[in-house]
Amino acid sequence: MILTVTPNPALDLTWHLDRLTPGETHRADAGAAQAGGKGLNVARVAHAQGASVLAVSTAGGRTGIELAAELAASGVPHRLVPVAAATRRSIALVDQELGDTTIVNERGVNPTDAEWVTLVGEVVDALPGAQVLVISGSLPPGAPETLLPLLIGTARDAGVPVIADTSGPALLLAADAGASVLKPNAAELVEATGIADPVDGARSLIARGVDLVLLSLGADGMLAVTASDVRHARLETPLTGNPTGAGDAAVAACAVLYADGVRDPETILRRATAWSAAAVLMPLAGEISDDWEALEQRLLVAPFTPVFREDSL
Ligand SMILES: O=P(O)(O)OC[C@H]1O[C@](O)(CO)[C@@H](O)[C@H]1O
Repeated sequence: MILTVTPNPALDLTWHLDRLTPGETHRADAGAAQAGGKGLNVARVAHAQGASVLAVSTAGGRTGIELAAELAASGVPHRLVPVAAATRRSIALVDQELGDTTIVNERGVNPTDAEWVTLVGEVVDALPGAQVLVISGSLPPGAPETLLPLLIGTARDAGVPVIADTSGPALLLAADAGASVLKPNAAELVEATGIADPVDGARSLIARGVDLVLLSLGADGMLAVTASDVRHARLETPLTGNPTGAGDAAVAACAVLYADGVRDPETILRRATAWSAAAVLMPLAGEISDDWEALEQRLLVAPFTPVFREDSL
């Protein structure tokens, strides 16, 4: 079973617009409201591909009620810890003409210490049935610094490898606590490590004990950085669509392979890049297109040559 934790879930609100023009009024068809936050999207994608999953998160306030109802309807197995503070919202405005998405993520409100303890307890209860633990998404401001090390350390003590997709100082905390795989994008890596070259930044995480860094480069695909190799996977012609949740699909691919015992970096890189691209073709985060196998066949995979486009940073 793939166990996912989403410390800062969101009610994802998505509108598709013909064209987004800042400062103007837009008319749109009804938007979608979906249970989101990175770990919930990971669980959603893995579940849709037939993997056994359990998604652990929190829910509070009216937004939390809506999130819980939608998650129940989705059929994704989950446990939600009730919290007093209202679940945050994330807003995605998809510009269909440009194939571009504008996102506003509320920061979220920190649960109480007692609520965090309950969340950790849910994870600890579920760990014996897990092959991999995925910790995904931001932490709300003020979240205890001990949270990630505690979750990662407990999983490792139970023999369960950890995949973490987070940002800011939490990325370094996750590396130091013993995460096996990290999936930052280039900007997150540069910000967290203070190292201007993302590949050197990824290598610095490997030096802290991480086995594999999956470095997402947007339209330029993805890198797999290990202690001995840097490999690049990309499509010759990048796809346009809704990139929200593309990184979550990459993490889902990695989690599914990890749960099956696969550790080969190139196999993981190929599947993660293909699922990520397949997510761009879908209208909402947490979904991938059925075409992912064809996309995987089309990938160009080679040792990395360092030519970054400015917009991938
Ligand atoms: O936790 P954050 O980094 O703020 O990201 C949350 C957002 O990311 C997504 O998971 C998409 O990657 C959305 O569902 C949205 O809620």
